[in-house]
Amino acid sequence: MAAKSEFDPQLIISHKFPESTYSYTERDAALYALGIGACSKDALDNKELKYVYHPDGQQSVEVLPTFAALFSMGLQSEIAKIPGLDFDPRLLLHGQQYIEMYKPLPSHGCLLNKATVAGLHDKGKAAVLEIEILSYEKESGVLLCMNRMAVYLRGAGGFSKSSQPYSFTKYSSNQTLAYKIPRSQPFAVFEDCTQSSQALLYRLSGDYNPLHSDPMVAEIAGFSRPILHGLCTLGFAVRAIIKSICRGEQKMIKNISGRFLLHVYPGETLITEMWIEDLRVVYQVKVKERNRAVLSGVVTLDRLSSSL
Ligand SMILES: CCC/C=C/C(=O)SCCNC(=O)CCNC(=O)[C@H](O)C(C)(C)COP(=O)([O-])OP(=O)([O-])OC[C@H]1O[C@@H](n2cnc3c(N)ncnc32)[C@H](O)[C@@H]1OP(=O)([O-])[O-]
Repeated sequence: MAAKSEFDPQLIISHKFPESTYSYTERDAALYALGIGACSKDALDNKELKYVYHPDGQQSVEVLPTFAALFSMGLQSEIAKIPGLDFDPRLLLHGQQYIEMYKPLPSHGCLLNKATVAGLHDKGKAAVLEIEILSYEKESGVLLCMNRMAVYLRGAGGFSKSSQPYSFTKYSSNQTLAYKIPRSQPFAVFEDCTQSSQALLYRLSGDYNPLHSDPMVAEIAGFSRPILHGLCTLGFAVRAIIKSICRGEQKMIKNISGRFLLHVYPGETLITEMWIEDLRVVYQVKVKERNRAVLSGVVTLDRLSSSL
C-alpha cells in the first residue's frame, strides 16, 4: 500500500499552477442563467429574458456577473494534484467565493487563467485553502475578473507544527470584506424556489462533482442526498440583488463575496434578505423549510439605482 503523503504547508503555498484556458459561448451563458433560476418563475420576465434570449440574436445575450465564478472551476481537478496537500476529496466543501469584476463579461470568450495559492489556514478539524484566479481575455490580454475561492477540507486540519495554528495569506487584511448582518429589517427580501432537479441542471455549466448528483457519494460526504452547488446558491442570491436593488442592471456589480454557511438541498426555497450600506449590499440567504442561514456576504455596486 502506498504511504500516506505528509501535509506540507510550505510545499502547498509555493505551488505553481499551470496556466489554463477557458472558452465559452452564448449557449453556455444562457444555460448558466437557467441553472441559477433565471426566468424559472416567469419566462416573459424582461429583466431576465436578456440572459437567455435576445431578439437581435444569441450574440447579444447579456451575461450574469456570477458566471465569472465558472472560470475558476477547472481548478478543482488541480487541487488534488498539489504536492503536500493531503486530504480526502470526498470531504471537500466550497467555503467562500470572492469575485471582482473589471469589465462586463462578453457573450462569448476565450480566457487565459493564471492561478496562485492565496491562503492556507489550519482550522483544527479542517484546512482552508484559498486560490486566486486572474482571468484575461486571451486575444487582447485585457484582465476581465478575479476569483478567490476558499475550499474547506474537512479532516485535513491539525497540520501546524507550533502551538499557533498555521495561517498564511497573500492579501492584506483590508482586502477581506468584513461585514455584519444588520439587526434592522432588511431593505428588500426575495423568495425563490429551487427545483429538485436544480443541481442536475446547474452541473451542465461545468461542475460535475458527483456530490451534487450521486446519492451514494453524497452519503459518504455526510448528507442525506445530493446537495446544491455553492455557486448555484450564490447565483440565486446575486440574481435576487440584481432584481431587487439594481433594477435588473447587472453591470452595476463591482464585486461579490459569499461564505457558504450550510448546505442546501435542491428543491428548497431560498429567501434572500438584503440591506443597503452606502454602495454595499449586505445579504443573507436562508432556507425557508429549515429556517437556517446558508449563505451570507456583500455585493459592492458602482452606484445606486436612481429609482431606489
Ligand atoms: C470548490 C468547488 C467544489 C464545490 C463544492 C460545493 O459546492 S459544496 C456545497 C457548498 N458548500 C457548502 O454547502 C458548505 C456549507 N457550509 C458548511 O457546511 C459549514 O459552514 C462548514 C462545514 C464549511 C464549516 O462548519 P464547521 O462547523 O465545521 O465550522 P466552524 O463554524 O466550527 O468554524 C471552524 C473554523 O472554520 C472557519 N469557517 C467556517 N465556515 C467556513 C467557510 N464556509 N469557509 C471558510 N472558513 C470557514 C471558521 O471561521 C472557523 O475558524 P476560526 O474562526 O476558528 O479561525
